[in-house]
Amino acid sequence: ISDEHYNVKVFYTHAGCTLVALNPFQPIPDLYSLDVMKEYHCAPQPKEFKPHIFIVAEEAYRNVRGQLEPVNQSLVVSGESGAGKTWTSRCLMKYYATVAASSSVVKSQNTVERIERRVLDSNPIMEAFGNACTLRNNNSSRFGKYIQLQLDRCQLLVGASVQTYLLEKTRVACPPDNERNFHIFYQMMKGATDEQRKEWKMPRGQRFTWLPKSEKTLEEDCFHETVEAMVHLGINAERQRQIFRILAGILQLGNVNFSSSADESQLCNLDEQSKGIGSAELLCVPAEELQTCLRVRTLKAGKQSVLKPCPQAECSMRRDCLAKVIYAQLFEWLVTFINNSICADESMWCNFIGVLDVYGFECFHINNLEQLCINYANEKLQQHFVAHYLRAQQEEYVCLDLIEGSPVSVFSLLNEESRLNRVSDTKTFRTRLEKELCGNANISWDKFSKEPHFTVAHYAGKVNYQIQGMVEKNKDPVPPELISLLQKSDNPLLHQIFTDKETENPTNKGLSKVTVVSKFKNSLESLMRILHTTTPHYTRCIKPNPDCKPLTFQKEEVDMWRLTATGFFGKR
Ligand SMILES: Nc1ncnc2c1ncn2[C@@H]1O[C@H](COP(=O)(O)OP(=O)(O)OP(=O)(O)O)[C@@H](O)[C@H]1O
Repeated sequence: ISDEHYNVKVFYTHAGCTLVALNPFQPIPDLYSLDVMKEYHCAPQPKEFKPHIFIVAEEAYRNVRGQLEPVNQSLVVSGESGAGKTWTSRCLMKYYATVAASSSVVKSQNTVERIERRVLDSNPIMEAFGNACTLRNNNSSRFGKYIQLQLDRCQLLVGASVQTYLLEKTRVACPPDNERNFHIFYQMMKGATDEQRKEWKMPRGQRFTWLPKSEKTLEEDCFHETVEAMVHLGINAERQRQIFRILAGILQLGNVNFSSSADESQLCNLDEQSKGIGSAELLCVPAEELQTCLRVRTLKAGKQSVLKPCPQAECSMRRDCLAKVIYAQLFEWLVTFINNSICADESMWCNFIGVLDVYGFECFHINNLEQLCINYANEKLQQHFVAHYLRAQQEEYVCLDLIEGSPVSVFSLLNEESRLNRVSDTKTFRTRLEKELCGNANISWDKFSKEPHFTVAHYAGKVNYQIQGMVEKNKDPVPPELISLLQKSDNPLLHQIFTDKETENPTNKGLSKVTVVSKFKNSLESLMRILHTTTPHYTRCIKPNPDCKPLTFQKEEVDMWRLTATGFFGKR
């Protein structure tokens, strides 16, 4: 496909009940200015104006009070990676923070903050910790999010709450080739003061295995903006210090390598000069215990425990697992903190407008559990869309039934396999899937393929899912020794996030016993329950060229744009 320059000056169009947004990949002067917001907000009939995201925003806003009974609204923003979902969500939040600004103020560290400011300040923090530069987008969200903007009786914004989905935590320890780790690490590397560098064991020029492409500078690498937002949200200096020490500890952990010892019954050798001591210091855990945890497995046999040295590959896996579990829990803590800081008291608000920014449908060369979950979420939303807008008979959703149904589905079989206390055999599992699910027309197998996989016919196309590693990913096991170690940390935050986890769940399901798909299915179901009680508005973002070039529109995309502009909305 050749690149062609099209002179596109219109970036929004209506396609039936959906607003389609074309990403210009360049700031367009005056497209989102305060004056433009006010114009749409004050217009007697905003719909008569040029198509714009503010029409959707204003319509939802007016809809809340439109009927006899107020109705909550949701704005569903979809599209592939880099299409502009995060941008659009931010735009919607800014719109309400402007047109629905209340006079409520909250106290934060001796300063008085307006609530809208706080709500907007949650964005840079979540993006610093949850976004990364990928091949498809320099600022790609590696999690899904649903933000509820809370309105009082006078329809003023008085608070908000955030729910996140499926953070891609593997990136912390295994950033994909030619991509980066989460922004926050680079922000620290670039923005630290000399004193901080010393404290974080991060001298200039230091190389970290887990920080590829650190020579590249992005506009997202803005450390002081993140810190400023933290201050506004009430994360005090001491807490910040604890957070950054944890992150620095993770980076040090990435530089720890293992080599096999000659005798298998002996511990693997620690390669790195500091032998993980730097990491232990920063995570405030005893160095020796860290070294043991990474290299020794405790096997329980009745009341007795047997210690077994781990082979090299397992040591590395344990190291990665430690980093992932710390990062994921830290992210969760941050989201809870943000919620406590921006959520209004229940008595203060009566309606909400929800903004849903979910990852679009994914189909890569190799797809695994992550893509299965993402595409499952897209199937759910598609079902919601069809049911709501096309008022179609609730046609049977064979594909959803295949993925999540009962008694047998891909998820149920995955869960069953994950609960068995043994290493899953890929070929056996594939045979089991085939035997149990062969009656469903939406699943197929390529008998001649070397890699065991299954193919699902989704509404948006067929996707091959690799079976290798899927069960392990679903189990997402965390060795209990690692959790015990972290509970001993003298870093109050690290200690807290791992101690709360274990005590809050008396059935002792702990961190590892709920499978990934069960957890995701539950959170998605509660999201769908909320969506069903609201009036939805769909916005579809389009990425007009794969290289994120400003104002460059490939023929194929422009044709699609023209088609949508004339009212056709296909299945893309
Ligand atoms: N309306 C717009 N005007 C100017 N630039 C935009 C607009 N929408 C998006 N962009 C640019 O495109 C980039 C990608 O957009 P964004 O990060 O919102 O994509 P996304 O759909 O959220 O992707 P991902 O799924 O990877 O998170 C942004 O960083 C921004 O530079």
